[in-house]
Amino acid sequence: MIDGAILIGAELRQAETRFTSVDPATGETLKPNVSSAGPADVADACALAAAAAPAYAATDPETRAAFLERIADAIAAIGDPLIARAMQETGLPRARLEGERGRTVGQLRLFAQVVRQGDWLDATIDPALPDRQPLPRPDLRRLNLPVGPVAVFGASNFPLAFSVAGGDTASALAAGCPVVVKGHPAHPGTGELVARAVRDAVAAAGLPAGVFSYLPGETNALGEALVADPRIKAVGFTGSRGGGLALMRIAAGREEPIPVYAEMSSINPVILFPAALAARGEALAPAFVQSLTMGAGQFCTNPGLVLGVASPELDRFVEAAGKALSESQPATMLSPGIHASFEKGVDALAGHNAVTQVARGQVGEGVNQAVGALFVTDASAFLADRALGHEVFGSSSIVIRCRDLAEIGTVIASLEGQLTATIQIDDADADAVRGLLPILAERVGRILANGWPTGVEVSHAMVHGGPFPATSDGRTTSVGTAAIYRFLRPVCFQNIPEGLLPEAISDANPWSIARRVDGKREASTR
Ligand SMILES: NC(=O)C1=CN([C@@H]2O[C@H](COP(=O)(O)OP(=O)(O)OC[C@H]3O[C@@H](n4cnc5c(N)ncnc54)[C@H](OP(=O)(O)O)[C@@H]3O)[C@@H](O)[C@H]2O)C=CC1
Ligand SMILES: O=C(O)CCC(=O)C(=O)O
Repeated sequence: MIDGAILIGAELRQAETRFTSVDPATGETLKPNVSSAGPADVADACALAAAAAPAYAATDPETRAAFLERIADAIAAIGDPLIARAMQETGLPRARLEGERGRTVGQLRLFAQVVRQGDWLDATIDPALPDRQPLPRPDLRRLNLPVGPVAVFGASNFPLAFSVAGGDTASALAAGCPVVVKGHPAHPGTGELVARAVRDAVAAAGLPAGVFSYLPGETNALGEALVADPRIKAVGFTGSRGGGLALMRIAAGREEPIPVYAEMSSINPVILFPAALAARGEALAPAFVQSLTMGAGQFCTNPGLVLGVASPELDRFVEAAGKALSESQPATMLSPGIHASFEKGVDALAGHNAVTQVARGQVGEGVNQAVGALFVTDASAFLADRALGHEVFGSSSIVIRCRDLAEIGTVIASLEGQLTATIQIDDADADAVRGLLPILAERVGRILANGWPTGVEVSHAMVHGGPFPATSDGRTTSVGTAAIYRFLRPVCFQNIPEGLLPEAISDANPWSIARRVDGKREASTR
C-alpha cells in the first residue's frame, strides 16, 4: 500500500505539507501526493532510533541475520506492484528493476550470512601474561561494536539496491545500527513500499520499532536536520557531489562530528592499451557503447573517459564507437532535473572549442530522453581544462588521444579519485600495464581488465569506493560485505571478568566464532 506516509518506527504519520513525484517518461504527476517529513518527525525518528540502539546492538548473530532475511522475504513478497511502481517513478525498464530487486534481496541475504559467520566482529584476544618481565601484560580483548543510529540517503539511480533497503541500510543493520532513511523524492512510492516491508520485518522479528524509520521529503532542510541530529552517528549517501559535500560540512560542523560515507562522482577511465587496441579495437567499440548507454548511462560506474595512444587503431575504435552510438536508442532518464543536468553537461562539451563531437545517439519521442554522446580531444586540451574531467551523469563519454603511454600516465595522474579504472589489455601489453598499475591504484577503488565497469558484483572482495570525490572516504566501500565496517568501531576490554565480557570475546565463545588469540587465527567452525 502507498498512501504517502512517514514511518516513525511502527507509527504511520501523514503531514500537511505534501509533494508529488513525476513519471519521467510522460511528465505526468503521480498519485498519491506524499508527506514531507518535518523537524518533529526527524527528532522523533532519531529519538526512537537512539532508544532502540542498545537492544538492537545486543542482538545475537542469529537474531540479526534472521531479521535481514525477513526483510529480504518481505521485499520479495511485495511482488509486481513494487516493480510497476518503480518503473513509473524512474523510467527504468522492467528487466533492469527485476534484476535490481534480485540484487537488493540478495545483498540482504548475503549480509545475513556475514553476520552469522562473525568475522566482522574481528574478535581478538591477547591473553594476560602475568609473569612477563619486566612488566606483566593485562588480558586484552577487542571486538567491533555498532556506532549507533545511521542516516541513509536513498539514491535516485538505484531505487531498490541503493535506496531504502539498499546496500547502506543492509550494511548498517548488519552492523547492529538502527537506520533512519531520508527517502529520495524522485521515487517516494517505491520507497514507501520498501519501508513498509522493513517495518513489518522489524515487528515480525520482535525488535524495537525504532530500528527503522523512513522520512520522505524533497527539501535540503530535511536531510540537513537528519545529519545534524546529535543521535545520528554516521551517514550513508549516494548522489551528487554538491549534496555529499553539503552533508559532509554539516557532519563536520556538529558539536560531535560524525563520518559521512558519501559516494559522489566518478568518470571511470578506460585505458585501451596498444596491443589490445590493435588486436580488437573495433570489437571493443560496441561493448563500450553498451556499457556507456546501459540504464541511460545513469551509473556512477559509467565509462565517461577513454584513453589511448593516438594511432590509426585508436581512430578505428573511435569510428566504430561513433557508429554504434549513433545507432543507440534514447532512454528515459530518472527525473527532469537529472535530464536537464545531462543536457547541460553534453552541451558544454559540444560547445568546447578543443573538443570534437564524434556522434550522438538516436533521438526519439517523449520527454526526459537521454541521447548518447561521444566526444574526442587531445591530452593537452584535457590537461589544460579540468572541467573536461567532470562527471556528466548519463550516457556521455570523451576519448582522449595521448601522444604515448607516458602521456596516458600523466592524464591518469591528473585525475581526481575514481571508483574504477578499466584496462583493455593483451599479453604484449604486460610491461606497459605494469608501469601504469601503481598510478592507477593510487587513483581508484577497483581496477578491472578486459571488461566494463558498470554492474558491480556484491561480494566479499568488492570495493565500490575510491579517493575523493569518488567517495568521501577512500578507505571504505559502499558495495559488498566490507561495507559493514563503515558502521563499526573497535572497543578493547582490559582485564574484564569472564562473566561480564561480550559473548564474542568471552572464553565460552557461545557464538562459536573464529577469533585471533595471541596473534593466531582460530579455525572457523562456521
Ligand atoms: N555519481 C553518482 O553515483 C550519482 C550522481 N548523481 C548526480 O546527482 C545529480 C542529482 O541527482 P540526485 O540523485 O537527486 O542527487 P542529489 O545529490 O541531488 O540528491 C540525493 C539526496 O541528497 C539530498 N540532498 C541533496 N543535496 C542536499 C543538500 N545540499 N542538503 C541536504 N540534502 C541534500 C536529496 O534530497 P532533497 O532533494 O530532498 O534535498 C536527496 O535525498 C545527478 O544529475 C548526478 O549528477 C546522482 C546519482 C548518483
Ligand atoms: O554499477 C553498478 O552496479 C553500481 C553503480 C552505482 O553504484 C551507482 O550508480 O550509484
